Amino acid sequence: MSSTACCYGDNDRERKLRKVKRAARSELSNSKGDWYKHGYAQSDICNTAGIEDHIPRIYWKDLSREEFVERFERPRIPVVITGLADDWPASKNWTPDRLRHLYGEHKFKVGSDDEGYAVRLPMAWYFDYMSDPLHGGRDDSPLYIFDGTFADREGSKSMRKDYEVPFYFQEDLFRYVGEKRRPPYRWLVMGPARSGSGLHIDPLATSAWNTLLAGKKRWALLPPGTPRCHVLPREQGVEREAVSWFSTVYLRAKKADWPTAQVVDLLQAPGETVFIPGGWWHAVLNLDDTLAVTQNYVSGANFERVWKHTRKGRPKMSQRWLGALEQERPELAAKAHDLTNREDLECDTGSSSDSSSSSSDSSESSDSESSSVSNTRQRAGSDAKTRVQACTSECKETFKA
Ligand SMILES: O=C(O)CCC(=O)C(=O)O
Ligand SMILES: [Fe+2]
Repeated sequence: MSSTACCYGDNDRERKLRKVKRAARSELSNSKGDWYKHGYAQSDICNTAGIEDHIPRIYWKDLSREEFVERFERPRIPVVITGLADDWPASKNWTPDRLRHLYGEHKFKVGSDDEGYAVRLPMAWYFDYMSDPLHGGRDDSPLYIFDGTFADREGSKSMRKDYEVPFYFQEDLFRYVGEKRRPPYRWLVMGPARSGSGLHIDPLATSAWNTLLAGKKRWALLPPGTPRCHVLPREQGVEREAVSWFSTVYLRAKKADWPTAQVVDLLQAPGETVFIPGGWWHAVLNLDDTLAVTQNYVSGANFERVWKHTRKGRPKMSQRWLGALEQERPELAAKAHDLTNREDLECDTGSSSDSSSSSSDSSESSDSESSSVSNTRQRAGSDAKTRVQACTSECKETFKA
């Protein structure tokens, strides 16, 4: 995705861009050069030689919804589905020139400031930023459009008509919460080489699909239950930015003495849809100029886990959800009541028989401390305004690089 030539010769624009960069990454703006001090742009971080991708590829016509649920969704196995976007208008129309033409003036979110407010850039400026050798072309971890309101905002909501939610993922049980109150669930994601998403688990134990329309993405996946302190150690030099994670923790995870589950590598090509089951850790590094849409969802297959996490992490919303489910999906409401009763009973008796929920609370998820899906997403995304959770006591080992 190259963009038309530009330079930030315009002083006013350059000043505004710097201000946006400072706001989105205050930790990088102490001194000149902080944005490129690691020199990742000159490194081989985006070279994928030697990376082996063993994730199965399945063409959508060869995989019914029932098969998807039984083979991948219920057992929580990641998979790549091909061909789903073949007929999307987005596959044809979302070229840099057209996007610039249609949405160039509209501002998209590129991060959050220290108060949690969205930081935005007009898409035309962002295109220029991406290819500017003194900005996106040089920054270690460039700004990343990660916009969770593109489908709601006047200037960009027509984009929603250009793609379809693939039939595997249409159940979408959070819709019963109501469009205004449900957690954010769909994002337009666009960024150059070295931008990406630091390692995270998607909020509230939701699962996700991510369809790449342009460019290549490199993914690292770690299964549910992998201890947080192994994969996100609190150490100097290990930042939450994707590029930093791949240059530090990922390399350790490939060594023989790595104490926990193996990293699963995945190289996503345009037109491919990645399915990330709830509870899986994942980090994503863009290898060149990329454009993707991603949505998180709740279905019959992950309902129980999501209910447990939502009840703890978003108690008020969970009650609203339950009320709607009682009307619309009484069988799920009954399940939710049953889970709640069982958990309450476990608390009363001090029992901890549910290993999946206890492991998810200590190592899989940060939902119980997060105020919203969007916050977790923001933490997950390019902005490094992260609160890193303390290690649990059983896992205080330290690792040497
Ligand atoms: O494409 C990406 O950067 C990954 C997005 C992702 O993991 C997320 O939205 O949770
Ligand atoms: Fe994610």
